[in-house]
Amino acid sequence: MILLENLTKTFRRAPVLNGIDLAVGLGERVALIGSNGAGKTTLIRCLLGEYACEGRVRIDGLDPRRQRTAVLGQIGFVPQLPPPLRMPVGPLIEFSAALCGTDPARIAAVAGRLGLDVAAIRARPFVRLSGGMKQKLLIAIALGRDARLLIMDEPAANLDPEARKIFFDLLAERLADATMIISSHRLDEVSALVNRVVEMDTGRVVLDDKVAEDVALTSRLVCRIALKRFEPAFAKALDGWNFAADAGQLVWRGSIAGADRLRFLGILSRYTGLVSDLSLMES
Ligand SMILES: Nc1ncnc2c1ncn2[C@@H]1O[C@H](COP(=O)(O)OP(=O)(O)OP(=O)(O)O)[C@@H](O)[C@H]1O
Repeated sequence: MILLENLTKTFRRAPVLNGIDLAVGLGERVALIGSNGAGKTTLIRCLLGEYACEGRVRIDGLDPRRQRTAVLGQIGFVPQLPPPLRMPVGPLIEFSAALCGTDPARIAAVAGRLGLDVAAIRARPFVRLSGGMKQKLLIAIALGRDARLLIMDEPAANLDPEARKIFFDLLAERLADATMIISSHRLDEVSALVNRVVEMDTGRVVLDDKVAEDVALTSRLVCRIALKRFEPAFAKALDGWNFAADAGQLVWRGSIAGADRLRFLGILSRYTGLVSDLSLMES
């Protein structure tokens, strides 16, 4: 579906993307992670045809620079920073709906699930909304339509925890019919949703891993961890996961949701040197 070959982008002679090769197939859900300035947003802008770049970019065989309308017609996009639009919310929803052939009511319904009552703010200019309200509306515009490709650049950054949870529920409803690219600083935030992790660093892909989907997101995993010695920081870290320890606090037992496994292993990775035995099995 997405094909990047030797994608290279330079800003004033400074290379920002250094020859990226990447193929993303139908049904893949990619977490695009990396530190500030790694090149995630630039890569996304190249995918959307906003930047001229060297190398090859194809979406379903189409060139996003030359066939922009056709390419954008397939993409639901949530930008990292909201555009400074003066248009009031009501007309903005109608305009966006007409542009991508959807019903404005679908957009309003998604906004409503995120806790944004669009009827109450119809006349307010988009630019005057709060950061979180703008983000919710942009998400509603991207998800309130049939898009085979969802590209989201730090989509949850401005959302409160409740809206963040609903947002991930909304994405989970699209797992069967959409290819997704979600950029984030934090893998744990998107780990439950993705089946592939691509990490960027200084304009290069430094890690490209599949996430095994053998574990159902709704399952529970029974976990036993044996430690070489007692460590209070480890005990504190496991406290929030409702794990219980034996008398010497060297063997810990508990269970975690399948959807949380990457987040859990991420926490455990900080204590790798302490762990003498680990088992994680579906119950
Ligand atoms: N329009 C631009 N002109 C000049 N340099 C730019 C431009 N856009 C991005 N850059 C530079 O390109 C590099 C990559 O930026 P980019 O925004 O793609 O990174 P990112 O991985 O999305 O970072 P963040 O997580 O902070 O959003 C940075 O060094 C940035 O300063």
